[in-house]
Amino acid sequence: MAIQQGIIKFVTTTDYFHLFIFFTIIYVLNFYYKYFTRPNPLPGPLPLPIIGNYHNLGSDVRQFYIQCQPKYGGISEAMLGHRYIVLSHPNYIDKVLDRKVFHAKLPYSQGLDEMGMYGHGIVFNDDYESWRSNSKFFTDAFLPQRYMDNVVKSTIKLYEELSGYWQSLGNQNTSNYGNDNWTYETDLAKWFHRYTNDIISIVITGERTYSIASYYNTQSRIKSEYSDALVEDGDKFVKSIIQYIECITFFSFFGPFIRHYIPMVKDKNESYLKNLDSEMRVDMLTSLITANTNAKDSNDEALKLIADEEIRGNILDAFLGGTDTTANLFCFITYFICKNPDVKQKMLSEIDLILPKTSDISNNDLQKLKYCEAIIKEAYRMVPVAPFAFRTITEDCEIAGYKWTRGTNFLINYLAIHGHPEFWPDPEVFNPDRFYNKDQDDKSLGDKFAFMMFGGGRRICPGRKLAMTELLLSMVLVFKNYNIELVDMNEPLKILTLATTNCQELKVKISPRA
Ligand code: HEM
Repeated sequence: MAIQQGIIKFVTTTDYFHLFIFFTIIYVLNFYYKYFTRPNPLPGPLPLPIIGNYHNLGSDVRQFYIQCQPKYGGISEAMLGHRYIVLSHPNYIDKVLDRKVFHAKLPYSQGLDEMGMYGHGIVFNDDYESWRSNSKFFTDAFLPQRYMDNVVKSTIKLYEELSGYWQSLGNQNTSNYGNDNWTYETDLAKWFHRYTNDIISIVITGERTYSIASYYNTQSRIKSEYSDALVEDGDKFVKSIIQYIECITFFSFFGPFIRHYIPMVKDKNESYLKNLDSEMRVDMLTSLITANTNAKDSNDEALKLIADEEIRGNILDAFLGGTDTTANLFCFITYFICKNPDVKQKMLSEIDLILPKTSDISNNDLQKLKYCEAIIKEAYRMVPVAPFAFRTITEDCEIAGYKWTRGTNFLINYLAIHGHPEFWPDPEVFNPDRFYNKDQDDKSLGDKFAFMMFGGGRRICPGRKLAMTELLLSMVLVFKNYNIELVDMNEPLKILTLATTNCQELKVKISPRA
């Protein structure tokens, strides 16, 4: 003890500084030694110690990934907490999306564990047995045909409510008072996030979040017919879901060292944790779970076997997977329709032909709207709401001519794949005809992996049928009844790409269609 204290006495501040420099040099040399001797070196930006390639993502993550293909080719790499092999060519993704193999989504993430998301539900659950039992919850709820008829009925009811709010707000605008030809200027993204949230809630729990009504109350002098107690939390809940997604990106990609010690990141980390403890944990999710658990108590054996923690994980996954994606895509569809009057005309003609009246719409009718479907796909190709997917392979594989050992991390770069000029002539042009009356095997559609709206393999989106039904039905109801125009035709889309691509605002003018 005395010897140790003696040594500490003799060590000066300069010595500590030299020691710090010494260990930093060792760390940097070791970092670059490992980097330059890595297996299968690929092109990609040079990583920096500690921060890897995060600085290359800059403020525009979307541009970074779009540029990966022209700059580095179909297979490249980036250091984002871990080494990721970036696949930007359709021919390289079949093995990572192989239906026969259950690949993990991400390497273990302490951040997601801190958030309480790792290993629960299905999105961040890489334990096969637990994922399989939880994914049954989704396949049972969202895939059978009979549920789709229920989705159609619920969506029509919610649309009618939404439409009533628009009319009320249009009429409250003094210049339109009492006039049927009202015009209402609003942010469509706000309405659609609330609308899809209410739909998901009613489909999975049978209960409503009343988030459309809640948003209406924030915009209107007249209040909705629902009691304050019912609508109070709806808008807050949608905001918290949007923030949750931001939070997931942050916690899954920044390692504990960066989150806890790098000044700017540390502040963000603390503010997210504070929000997770307060506003994000609104009682809404808990009451939906309670209602859902009680409803299933009596006779659903499969659900009885799922622990409450897993039910919470599944319901949260459904909200996270189904609120933002569908709402954002509807905004992108609206944007492209407004920018392309010929497409709008062709769409309206199809809707008027197949569904002359909007009463008694069935899911079968919706499936006949092939041009509307082509618009959805083309809008998604232009702006993929899920811009990339991740896989950590659970067995050795050969991909793009290289041998990879299990545990290697891959990033499927849909942003580059959906705009790959080899597969998509004039990729920057919005042209729904690319998808119109073409079946999946049509050669002109390029490789089957060149367009992946709902991902693929075992972890394909379980909400795909629900999403397509919601989108087709919303297109019919909104565009058949309303003229929607962009407030500023020259303004580019306001988007932010994190884990998903979010429509931050879409200012439109809404007026009844004569
Ligand atoms: C237009 C709407 C939608 C799009 C574009 C979309 C897209 C996707 C994609 C690409 C994946 C695969 C991600 C991967 O490979 O890792 C996925 C997974 C998932 N989606 Fe969707 N989705 C949509 C709507 C929905 C809806 C409505 C739900 C509601 C239940 C949902 C729930 C999920 C879940 C839970 C997963 C995780 C599956 C797993 O990891 O096993 N999605 N989605």
